[in-house]
Amino acid sequence: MNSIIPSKSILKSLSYLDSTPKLSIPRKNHHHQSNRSQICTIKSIYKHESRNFSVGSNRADWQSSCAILASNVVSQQSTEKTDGGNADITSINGVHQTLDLVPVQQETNLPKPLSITDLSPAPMHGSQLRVAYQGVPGAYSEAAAGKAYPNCEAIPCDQFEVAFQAVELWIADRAVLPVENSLGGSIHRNYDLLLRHNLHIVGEVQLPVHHCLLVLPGVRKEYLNRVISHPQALSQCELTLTKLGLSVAREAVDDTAGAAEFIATHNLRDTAAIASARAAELYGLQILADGIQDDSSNVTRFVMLAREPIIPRTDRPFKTSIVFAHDKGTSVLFKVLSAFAFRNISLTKIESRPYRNRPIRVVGDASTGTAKHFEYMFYVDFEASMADPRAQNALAEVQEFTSFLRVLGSYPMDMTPWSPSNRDM
Ligand SMILES: O=C(O)C(=O)Cc1ccccc1
Repeated sequence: MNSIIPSKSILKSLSYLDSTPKLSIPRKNHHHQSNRSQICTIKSIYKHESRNFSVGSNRADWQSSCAILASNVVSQQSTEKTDGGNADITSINGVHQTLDLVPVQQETNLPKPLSITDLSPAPMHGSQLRVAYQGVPGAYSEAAAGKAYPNCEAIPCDQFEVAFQAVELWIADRAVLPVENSLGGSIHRNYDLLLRHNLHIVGEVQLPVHHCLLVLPGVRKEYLNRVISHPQALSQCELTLTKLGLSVAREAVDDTAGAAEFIATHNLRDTAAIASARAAELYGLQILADGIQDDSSNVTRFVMLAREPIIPRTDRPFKTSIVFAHDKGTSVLFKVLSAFAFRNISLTKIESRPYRNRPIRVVGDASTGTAKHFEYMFYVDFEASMADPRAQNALAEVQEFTSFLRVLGSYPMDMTPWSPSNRDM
């Protein structure tokens, strides 16, 4: 095996292992407890009693080790205006159609999504884990939060950017982020968000997604002249919609459950939403067609994000996610991939993302920063824990070939067996 001596920074990253209490995410529960009491509004968050969030110095060590491991890059900045990482309200059938989601408040006790103005630093909270997600109750991200953390308080946010900031400002403990789908592939904008923020991936869940076509009670297929949903949901159901004779306009909105809520709030009898059965229940809609995804094995992968990384372990399967870029050299990608191949480390994902116009601040040994433009960012997930010397050696080698390297997280793999008949949502 072509192994190299771990660098100082990697040795430092090992030092926390013996001295730090083991942290891990709670065991996953297949039966998502999706009752409303799990969800709290921002008001109720503020009511919680305070809690002492002390962070051990050894954990801080691990964090700084990760930073050192991430080559000489300590931070990255984007000069372009951040757009919140939200899905665009785009055209689906070639026609640009912006759906104006007027925030009409329903007579309901469902929590209102957080918005950017709600984000002032919060007092400490009670013991329940608070998980921020983008969307409104009934969204698949809420279900993913419930699967990862069965007794959590799921906190709806109106944008992904808000979910990230909720964690950064201690309003929430975790954020949940969909990153890829078995039909639609990677959700690129969310990968960009991972890079713009400094949160750590601490877990993943794979959620079988079961889409329903929802309408107001009494509405028939013939009345419909548009279908609205999250762009991923629209593309996952495209063939089935056509087979159902629904060659009507498609319009993209921020989240599936938000589409259902919009129909209910505006009493739209000519519009259907693609969303979960739970969204139908919450917003008083009727399920016109069930299981309308084009492929029955439709699974979305979500990652859980936290302010601190978890302690990687080797007693169960772990995955590690990294992002890197290079500005010189030949065959860099080949060399990086061989660092894993030589050590028999399987890759579960490799993704390139154009990054030409977005400088990253690269800081040298003297902490002097220079803004660098990279053509591409490469995202790689591999099946090994950062506590595994093979992964440490592989990354030390990757560091040699790259000018930017960041460990996004090392976390337990979601090993949940699932089948098309599993109906989580
Ligand atoms: O809009 C939602 O409900 C989400 O959580 C995003 C999403 C959309 C479609 C499939 C999986 C996740």
